[in-house]
Amino acid sequence: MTDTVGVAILRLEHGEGLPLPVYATDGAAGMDVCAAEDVDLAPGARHAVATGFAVAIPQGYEIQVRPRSGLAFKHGISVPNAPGTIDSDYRGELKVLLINHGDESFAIRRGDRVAQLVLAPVTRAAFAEVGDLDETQRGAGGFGSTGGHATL
Ligand SMILES: O=c1ccn([C@H]2C[C@H](O)[C@@H](COP(=O)(O)OP(=O)(O)OP(=O)(O)O)O2)c(=O)[nH]1
Ligand SMILES: [Mg+2]
Repeated sequence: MTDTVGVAILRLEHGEGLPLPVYATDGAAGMDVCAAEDVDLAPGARHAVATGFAVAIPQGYEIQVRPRSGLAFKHGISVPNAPGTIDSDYRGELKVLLINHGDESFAIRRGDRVAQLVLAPVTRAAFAEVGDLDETQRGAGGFGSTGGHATL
């Protein structure tokens, strides 16, 4: 049994009758979240899908909105801002941004599980401005500097 963290959830009027986000299996990291509206997402189109609820996440945590791999693999439906960030002080409706990367229109129907929510701890940074940074093996190398592509 893993620890759980209480998260207050408020059902909005248009969320009536919908299941709350739920872990599909005992070991699931994400809770599947349903659409509260019907949307036909044309190829290339984006939409902020209503979920019909709002949350109050305890301070020190966030909720990440992540794509479902099945929708991504089968239909090209993804979350353009993945992982979407739900701040602990946000009290508006939780929305799921979706984009259709496929080549066919995709029908989202109220009650469809369109994304998954992951509750995650947040460590806040306290920046300390300095004149120099310590030296490292990597230095300023990045963006493929260590190789990894087959160069035939
Ligand atoms: O997928 C998402 C992403 C964000 N939000 C809500 C909750 C989040 O706390 C707020 C702000 O999100 P974010 O910080 O990513 O957006 P921003 O463009 O920086 O807007 P803001 O200036 O309001 O912070 O919008 C969602 O409902 N779904
Ligand atoms: Mg922001």
